[in-house]
Amino acid sequence: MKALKHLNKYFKKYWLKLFLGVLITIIARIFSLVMPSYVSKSINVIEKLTTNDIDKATANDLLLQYILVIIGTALLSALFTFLMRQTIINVSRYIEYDLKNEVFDHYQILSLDFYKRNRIGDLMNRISEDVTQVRMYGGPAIMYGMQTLTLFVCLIPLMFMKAPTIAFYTLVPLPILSVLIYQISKIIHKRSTKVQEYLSTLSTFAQESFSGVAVIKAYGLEPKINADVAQLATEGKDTSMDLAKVNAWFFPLMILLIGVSNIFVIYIGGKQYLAGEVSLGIIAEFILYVNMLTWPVAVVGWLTSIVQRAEASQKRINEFLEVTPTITNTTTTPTPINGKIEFKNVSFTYPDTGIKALNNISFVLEPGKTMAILGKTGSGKSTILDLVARLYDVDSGKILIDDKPIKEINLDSLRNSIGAVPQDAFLFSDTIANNIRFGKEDATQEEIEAKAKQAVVHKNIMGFAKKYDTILGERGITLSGGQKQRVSIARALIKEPKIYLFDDCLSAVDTETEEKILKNLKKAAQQTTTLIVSHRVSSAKNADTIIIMENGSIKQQGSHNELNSVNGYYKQLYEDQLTEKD
Ligand SMILES: Nc1ncnc2c1ncn2[C@@H]1O[C@H](COP(=O)(O)OP(=O)(O)OP(=O)(O)O)[C@@H](O)[C@H]1O
Repeated sequence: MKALKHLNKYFKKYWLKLFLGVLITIIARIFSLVMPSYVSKSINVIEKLTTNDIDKATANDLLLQYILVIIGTALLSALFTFLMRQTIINVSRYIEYDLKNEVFDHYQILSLDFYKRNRIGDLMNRISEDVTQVRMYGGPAIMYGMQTLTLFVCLIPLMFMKAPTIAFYTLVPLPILSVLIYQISKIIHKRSTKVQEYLSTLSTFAQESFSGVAVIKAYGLEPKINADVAQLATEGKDTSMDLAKVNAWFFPLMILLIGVSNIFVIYIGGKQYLAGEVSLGIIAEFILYVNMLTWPVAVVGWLTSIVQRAEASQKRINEFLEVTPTITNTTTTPTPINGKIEFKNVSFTYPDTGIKALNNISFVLEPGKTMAILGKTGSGKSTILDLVARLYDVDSGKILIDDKPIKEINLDSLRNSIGAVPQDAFLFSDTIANNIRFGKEDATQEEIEAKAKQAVVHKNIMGFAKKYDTILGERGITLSGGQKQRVSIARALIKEPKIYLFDDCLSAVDTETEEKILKNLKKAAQQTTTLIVSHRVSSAKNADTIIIMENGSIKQQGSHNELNSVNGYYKQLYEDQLTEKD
């Protein structure tokens, strides 16, 4: 129960609703207890009528009275049961809502390394499946727990008061039922976890097969994929059958034990009736009690397993909630950003892989200037951009923004001043306009179109039937690689930031379009410090400075003319790409 303590703050928040819910539960139970004794009374009246101890008219009056009481209390019990669900189950929904928001908000503040360490499926599972398990504790467990407790406290003394011997024999099988249900619930839990795991494997497999359908078709892999699915389906069928088998025991067992209790009532009650110790009505009353008690007793076993599951789930949720972001904001006061970037002997090793991506890097980039970063793949180019956005903190050396250590700069101010276009442009399943607007929430249609024109994607967009309202992604059309890159560029441009970080974002556009975009960028980015990572000299040659990266170090540094006048990587690349172009 240690992990579930986390929920206490929510119980405190909703204490009034919970208190009302508990009160209503007690009232609903008390009303439901009236019915059996009036059934008993009615049977006694009928018995007296048959033995002529009472006249017909009085019997009619009494029976009508009792029936009205039974109907009235049943209606009241139903009304309060409805209210009980409306309060307690609603509280559990509020708690579920709050907890999901808490987990999601926490996910948002966690640094990139957290997402590298954990699988997306796991993050999704904890916020959906695990929170659902915890909700069962916050709502149904409390509701059924209270219901059972009230029933036990009121009914068991009442039964012993009315007929102690029958009460004793009736109650004997019930704890056995509770233990059995607990054991079955445990097995059901284990097997349903297996089914859940299987379902998640199947959906991951299906998702990958659908996403990779082009590769599957190109390689003629359909028969293999079909065979894999068939095998997965067989495993799935077996696990589901295992679950169905144990599920099938649940109700027969309950019915068996109710039957045993009923036999006891009839046998012991019958004997006592013959001995004149109890009335016929008491036997009927006890049979009703047995039926009223069966579900709550079974619930005790079920509740135990719900609480165990909730505890396990909350523990998993807490594990993530306890993770602290590695990158934190050190100041709450906004820092104005001008755009000067300086790296002083910066070295950086990725903590998860231990790969040393940067080794003693130094450069200064004045505000409004452009620097191109070239070099072979894996040489550390993207890492430089990630460090400017402070997605990671450096191991040694210093990064200064406007001559101030990056750690002392307000993180929100820094990130708000950056317009980044990552290597693999990510667009949301939304309209093109909204994808661009992501860079500036209140952007007008005119602004969006102006930036799309600068990114040389406006014409493409106008070619779609719904133009800027075209939906992208799973629900809509798929853009080509180059179109995606240009929409992402428009998104960065609309932000009008102080620093642009372009990570190889023109790799999928032809050189002619590249040239147009670069020209537009030059105009748009006159006041903006720009870092362009590229594999093409054409993207780099107009930059104020170019650095050539090799194995995490700067191999060459200078302007196009400077680098082109000495033998080295840059000159070679320039000549190779010129020949390619020709
Ligand atoms: N998130 C990460 N976690 C661990 N290692 C990483 C991560 N990102 C990059 N690396 C490693 O760091 C090194 C530098 O990577 P980086 O992405 O900066 O290279 P790059 O020059 O941008 O390459 P490319 O031109 O292929 O994009 C590589 O060896 C890479 O494997």
